[in-house]
Amino acid sequence: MNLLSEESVLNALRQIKDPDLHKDIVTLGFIRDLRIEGGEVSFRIVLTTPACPVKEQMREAAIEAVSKLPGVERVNVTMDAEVPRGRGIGNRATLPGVRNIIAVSSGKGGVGKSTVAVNLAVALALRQARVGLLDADIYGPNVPLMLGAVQARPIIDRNKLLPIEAYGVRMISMALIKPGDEPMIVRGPILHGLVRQFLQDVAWGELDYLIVDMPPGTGDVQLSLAQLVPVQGAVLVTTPQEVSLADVSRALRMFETVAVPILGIVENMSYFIAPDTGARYQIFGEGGGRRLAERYGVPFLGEIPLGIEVRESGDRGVPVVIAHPNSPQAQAFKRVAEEVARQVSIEAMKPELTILKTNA
Ligand SMILES: Nc1ncnc2c1ncn2[C@@H]1O[C@H](COP(=O)(O)OP(=O)(O)OP(=O)(O)O)[C@@H](O)[C@H]1O
Repeated sequence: MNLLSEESVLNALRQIKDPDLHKDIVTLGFIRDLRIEGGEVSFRIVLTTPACPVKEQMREAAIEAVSKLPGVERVNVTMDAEVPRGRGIGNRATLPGVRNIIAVSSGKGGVGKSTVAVNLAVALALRQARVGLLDADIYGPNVPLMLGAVQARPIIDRNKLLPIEAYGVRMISMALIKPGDEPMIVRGPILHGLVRQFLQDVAWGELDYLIVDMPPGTGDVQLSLAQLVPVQGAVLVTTPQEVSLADVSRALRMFETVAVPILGIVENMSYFIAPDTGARYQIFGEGGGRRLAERYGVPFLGEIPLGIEVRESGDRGVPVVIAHPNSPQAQAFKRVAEEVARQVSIEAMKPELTILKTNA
């Protein structure tokens, strides 16, 4: 007699909890396509992020739990990911096909915000996520340069602008539409229209993440973005010596005012590793980003070391995660990408009740 039933397999799998979502993987709906054929049990585990750091542990735990059941001879587990759709906020129209919009922002200029946005986007695409990158830094759009796509010109198809594809990322930038060195001088209402067009008149297609490289500081573009679409969260980039706490706290407050959750703080240019000796130098001091995160009670997403490769790769149009995938900088960007994806899924899976509370 075969004692194996779907119910017993699911019960065994209920022992496994998602460490971030604090529920078991059956309740969370992660188990799909469960099949029992004789002593062979097969199923898929569908996680909420393609860059899940505990993926392997979860697979092993699942195999172990099910193998213990009487009658089980073989367990086949396929790991998969389905990024949850971020919640809509108020009456802001969602972009069809775009699951999560993530703003990459900074308190002040020059901290490496665009470098972080580009490497974050490419690192997520390397994990098979469908990623878009909107360069909304209208005054200094340098994303195309960093992606080696300055010469590209987007074409219009059925009234929509087709994004340029680079390193698996679909990208649009003001620099592609209005090339040249003259600065953009635009006032609030026109800016609002531009941001709206970048969102709605671009054929983004199906995206797990749309990363938006914001202009530095707090201004009209930030407000427009938050008013036009539900932004799943903001990533704030700082340097360790970002002395101006005021800038950072202004940025945090602004996102709070427009009901955009803070996914966390990334500290860029954290330390320098001498390529010849491997010695580590804390050029700008230590731990500033982490302290800021603690102070404001938001997640710390990681630190990116300074490295000549980062700047050179940026200038050459090949992001460091592609050009030097094993460098400490690339590894750090990949860890930050995992952490961002993790925070996005935590935000997206938060119970409705908390959402109502934040909106109240
Ligand atoms: N970790 C790093 N190591 C070395 N160079 C870096 C690092 N991060 C950024 N840079 C370099 O610093 C410069 C500024 O970076 P980036 O353009 O990304 O900053 P930003 O904050 O987006 O600037 P802006 O505010 O002007 O838009 C670039 O030349 C970039 O290559």
